Amino acid sequence: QAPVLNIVIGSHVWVADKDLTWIDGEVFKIDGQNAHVCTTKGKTVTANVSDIHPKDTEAPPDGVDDMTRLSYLHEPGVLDNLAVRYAKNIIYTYTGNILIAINPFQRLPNLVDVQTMEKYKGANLGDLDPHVFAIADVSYRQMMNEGKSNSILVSGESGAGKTETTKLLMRYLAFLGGRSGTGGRTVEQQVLESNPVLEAFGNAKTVRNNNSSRFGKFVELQFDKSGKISGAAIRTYLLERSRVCQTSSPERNYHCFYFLCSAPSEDIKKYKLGDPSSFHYLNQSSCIRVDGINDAEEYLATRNAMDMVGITEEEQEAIFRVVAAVLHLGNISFAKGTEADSSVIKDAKSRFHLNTAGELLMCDCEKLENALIKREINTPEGVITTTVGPNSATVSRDGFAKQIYSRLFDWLVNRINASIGQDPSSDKLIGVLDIYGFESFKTNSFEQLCINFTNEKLQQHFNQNVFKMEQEEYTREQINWSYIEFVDNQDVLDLIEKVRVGRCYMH
Ligand SMILES: Nc1ncnc2c1ncn2[C@@H]1O[C@H](COP(=O)(O)OP(=O)(O)OP(=O)(O)O)[C@@H](O)[C@H]1O
Repeated sequence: QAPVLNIVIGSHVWVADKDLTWIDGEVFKIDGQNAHVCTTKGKTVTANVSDIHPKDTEAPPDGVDDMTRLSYLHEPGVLDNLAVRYAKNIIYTYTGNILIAINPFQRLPNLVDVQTMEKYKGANLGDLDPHVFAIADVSYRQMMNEGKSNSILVSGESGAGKTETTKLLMRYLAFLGGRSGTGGRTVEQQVLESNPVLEAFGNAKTVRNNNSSRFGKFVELQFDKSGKISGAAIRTYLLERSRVCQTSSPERNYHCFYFLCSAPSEDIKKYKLGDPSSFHYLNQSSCIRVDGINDAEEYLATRNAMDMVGITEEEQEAIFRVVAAVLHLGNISFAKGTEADSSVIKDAKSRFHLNTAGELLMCDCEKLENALIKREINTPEGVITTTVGPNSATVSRDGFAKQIYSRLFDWLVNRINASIGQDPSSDKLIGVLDIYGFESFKTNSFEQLCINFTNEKLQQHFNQNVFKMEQEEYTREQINWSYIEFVDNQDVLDLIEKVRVGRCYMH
């Protein structure tokens, strides 16, 4: 616990600042509860003594590589330490055995090359500079020495660098447990090569990140007795389905739609595609192209990555037929029918898209039309078919598009897993969890509730392991220690987990 310090005239302190978050300065006057601070930027600020924090004037100029070594472990101290290091391109810092990684937004020289991997192999945590490889190394060594499976959790807000960090972890684990010289593609190669496929179908440009993963991912690497990777499984969670039908500027839909619209002309002809701006599911946002993403090249790269993970040419054709069908579905509009609460396909253009979607999905176009403009209701007396108005037909269309897209995504993940192969005899594994961070928008949907609840569960797991269990051990062993205050979020979990769900019947 940080010692409670007396703030006196001459104290060096941190005070809140609306632009810089925290600014440092020196107290020159105190009246009652108010401290007057002259900041290093030359401003004079007055703040309540309880809102200002002491600054360590003897902190090393390069910061400390483990936050537990800070004299004052408060927010401005932590942020300043990270900022000082970041300014010197040092992006990794420990807090005990947790690694904090800051997104460098550039490839830093020698940070992740093979020589660096060699350096971290077998080194004790803390002997070398903080690094994501050190974390992977510890989990691997522990697994080998104690026979215990391990999981590495990568969390942070959107754009923080989780996916890139996950890829580095996988690369390092592949380096430690890879099989050199085996014929064909190894498990670890296939896992790494599955990334571009998953990213094409599950990533999109968002406000915060041009390549934002819109799904959670748990990669499980299975190891044999000698510590070599013998199998792997990728599990994905909660693909953001709403994005398939709804996007707003400056975001985009899933990458694969734009990639396919930039495919070579024979594919464009085959799938009856055109410019992305001619499709409703893409043109709700004015953002069609993204700096740094060449959709035509990415289409070919995705096809290539699919070859690598063993997805056959025929399967690839079927995958892109579904992608194109989703775009055509989105262009079907409905008009009011002659009877009340009924609808018809609006015009010839919509009919063309309906027929094309039907052809691509290899289904009967009339049945597809009926599925959109009619509704079947199961009653005790049997099935009743009614017509629906244009608004309901549009909802059905979007629901159908979302459903087939998310099923396509799940199918892809299963297909990749089948191709990589599992090792049923493996009893040791390392899992890497790359999960959505906490999200809070102006309007929050059920998806955000699930994401935030998951984050609360993970926080509780962290609290359990870092605070509760440690402190219980100190008490058990009668070690003299001072209690560390932490915010226990158990109440939040109880609120959701223990709530009695009432049933609601619709009549
Ligand atoms: N270690 C790194 N080195 C270089 N660039 C990086 C690194 N980490 C992240 N970046 C850059 O930042 C971008 C965003 O990172 P990333 O996609 O990993 O974020 P994320 O936390 O997974 O975001 P989201 O939750 O939106 O998926 C990357 O596309 C890359 O340009």
